[in-house]
Formats: sequence, structure tokens, C-alpha cells
Amino acid sequence: MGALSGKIRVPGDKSISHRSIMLGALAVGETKVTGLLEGEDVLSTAAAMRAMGATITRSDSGEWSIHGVGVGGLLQPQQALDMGNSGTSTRLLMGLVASHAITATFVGDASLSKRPMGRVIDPLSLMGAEFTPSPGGRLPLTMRGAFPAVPISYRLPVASAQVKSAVLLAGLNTPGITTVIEPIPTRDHSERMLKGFGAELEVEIEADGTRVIRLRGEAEFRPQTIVVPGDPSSAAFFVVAALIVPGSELIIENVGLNPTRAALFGVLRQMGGQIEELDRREVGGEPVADLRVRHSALKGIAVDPAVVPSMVDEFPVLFVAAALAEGRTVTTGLEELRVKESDRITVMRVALELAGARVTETEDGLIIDGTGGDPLAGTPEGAEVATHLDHRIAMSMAVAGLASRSGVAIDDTRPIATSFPVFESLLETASTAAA
Ligand SMILES: O=C(O)C1=C[C@@H](OP(=O)(O)O)[C@@H](O)[C@H](O)C1
Ligand SMILES: C=C(OP(=O)(O)O)C(=O)O
Repeated sequence: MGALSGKIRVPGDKSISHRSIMLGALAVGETKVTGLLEGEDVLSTAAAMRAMGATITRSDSGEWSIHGVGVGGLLQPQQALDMGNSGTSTRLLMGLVASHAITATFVGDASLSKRPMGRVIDPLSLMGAEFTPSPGGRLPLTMRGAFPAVPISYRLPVASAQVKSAVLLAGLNTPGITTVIEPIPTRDHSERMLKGFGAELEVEIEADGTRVIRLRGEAEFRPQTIVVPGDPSSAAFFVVAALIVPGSELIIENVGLNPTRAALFGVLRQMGGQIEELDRREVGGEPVADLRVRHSALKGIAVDPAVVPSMVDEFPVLFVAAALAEGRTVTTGLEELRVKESDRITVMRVALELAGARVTETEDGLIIDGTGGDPLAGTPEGAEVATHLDHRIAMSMAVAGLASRSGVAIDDTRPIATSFPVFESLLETASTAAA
């Protein structure tokens, strides 16, 4: 496949899409959402909110409409809630259920059923919810919410927006003030959107950068009109593809650049990547720009572990950029990558090695010695990259394939539909425009 060029637009942000549906389902009246990501993960959230009483519809023009039940008004679901592949749906919905008099069972696919839920079970138990998880604190899991729940002050033991959001969402229907103390900042969409819907929420930043988030419970929500910006985590695949495929010059429109999400672009610039921001503006209360990306001679760097939370989902594709850079890239502080849809450290090490890259795995990251711009060999005849039900592995290795001699074969591309159903067609559009 040749260079990438022309203009593309990636689908809506996954994190904001999940929250639009959940919060809309708690407001009485109609919340309207445009640009919603129609990926399987978000559809799992929508199905669960319907099962708990919300009315959620999509118009032919692609606008979504949500009629909610009011804070505290969620109904007992009649069946197990199927979370598919989605950690965000599971952990945030466990938070919502925690402060309702509801018993709910959560199930998921083989990947989700391996992921740790103890991180949300711990704080939600302190609030009064009761859990019968599978061994190791995993799905399938049944929980009984507490009503009234007890407000807590909780210091996050792991930098996780999902845990933060679970506690805040539980706090919505809890009397008094629920506090989350966040020593290392993570994506702040929940805080922004909770305020937008009318919750009393304040964030205090201490001298050492610790964020203290206080939410007053028994909130009353006003329905909102939401425009979801393009997902920087989806744009990432096209940014790296354009950087590593010679002759590329691609414009990606409407990319969300919330600073708690967009660290990848800064890291790639540090590596020599030509990524320009055009027409910086606000969409739905989030900073957005069009990105112009040109093929670039990348250089390896040591990635500052402080940026990890602001690009936690982008490391698989950063590893691909590093495999094509000149010199060594060292990443550290990536322990959390081992508990995503797959163990993204080991799985990417194995995948990149199969495609001909030089990679060393450490406890908390990868060390990659790049080719200096020469294409990778590609996967050997008959061999396939194992993606382990992980959309980001599949897309990252598809991008690696664009900069390889024989291409990269992937065992299973279906998981791509969880976050980026139009990935393959957009890749074709961008490649054909250049042909
Ligand atoms: O809150 C969110 O929407 C998300 C938070 C991150 O997970 P953690 O909070 O578990 O790191 C991220 O990996 C996930 O894709 C989406
Ligand atoms: C980790 C991810 O999502 P989730 O935790 O929602 O499954 C992701 O999209 O990379």
C-alpha cells in the first residue's frame, strides 16, 4: 500500500461517547448527541442503560436521543448486562449501580473476563455495595447496590480514569460529598461532563499537582446537547501511519486534543514527527484541531513516564513508530498496559518481533531499536500476529504492515469494531487518495 494523503475524519471519542449515554440516561428530558462513536463498546453501554430504564434512539441522520430516568431512577435490569469487550462500560456502570437498590450481573467476552475489577470493587464496597465476583475479582460478577450509599473520600491507588469515574458516578446518588483524590491526573472527561449536566463538582489542585475532586450527591441533571469531538486515540493510528509511510501528507480533521489525552502527539514531535495543528477550536467544551501530518524521519527517544496516563491507549502504535525510527526508544512506567484488553507489552513485543522489529521487553515497558526508516520485513509466510481480542493491537500492527516489505498478517480483525468500525475503509480512502 502506498502513501497516505487527502483529508479524513475519525469517529467520535469513545470515552466521551460512553459518558454521553450514561449521563444522558440520568437526566430527565431529552439529551441529544451528535458525533457519537457507534462502536461495539459504546453500543454495550447503550444496551445496558436501556436495560436500566433509559430510552435511547438513533435518527437516520445519525443523531442520538436519550430520555433519562433522573439521578437515582435506574431500574433493576431483567437480564445480565453484557459488557462485551469494554472495560469502560463495566467499571463506570458498576459505579452507577453501586448507589441504587439494584442487583446486577455483569458478563463480558474472554478478554474482559480476565481483567481486574478489584480496583472498583474496593471503593464501591466502602460505599456499601456488595459483590460476588469470579475468582481474582473478575467477571462474571454480581453486585448489589446500596441505597442510601455512604459517601467516601478515596485516594486512587492506581492512575485510572475508570476507577475515578466509577466512584464519582456512585457519588451522584449518594447523600453528602464524595471525594476522589488523584495523585496522578488522568483523563478528565467525567469531571467536565458531570459539571455540564449540572452536578456540583469542584476540583482543587494541590501544590504537588494532586487533584482533589469533590462531588455533592443527590444531584439534579439537566439534559444536554452534546457534540462529540473526534477520538485522538483513533486518530493516533493515522498519525503514525502518515509519519512512517514515505510520501504521505494527510489531514485528520476534528481531533480532540484534551491535554489529558493528547500526549502522543507531543512525544511523536519530540521524535521528529511533523504534526501541525490547524484551526484550533472548541467542540463540545473540548479543544479540537485538524492535524496535518507529513512523512518524517523519526528518532528514538526515552519517553517520559509522566506522560503515560495522557496516552495510555496509544503505546501500541507508538511502539510501531519507534520500530521505524532511527536509534533506540525506551518506554517505562507502563505496568497498566498489562491489564488492558490484552497484555499490551508482551503482545506487542511478540507481534513486532514477528514482523521483523528489534524489541526487548522489560517489566514495565519495551526497548525498541528502530530501522532508521527502512521498512520492516513483515510477517513470514504462513505466520500471523495474534491480537488476543485487542482492537489496538490489530490496528497498530495493520499500521506496521504499511511500512513493511511483505505486509503484516493479522489473525483477527473483528475486535477493531469495538472502537473504530470504519478503520479499514478510512485507511483505504487515505491510501487511494494518494494513488
Ligand atoms: O475512562 C475511560 O474512558 C478510559 C480510561 C482508560 O482506562 P484506565 O482508567 O483503566 O486506565 C483507558 O485505557 C480506556 O480506554 C478508557
Ligand atoms: C483500554 C481500552 O478500553 P476499555 O478499558 O474500555 O476496554 C482501550 O480502548 O484501549
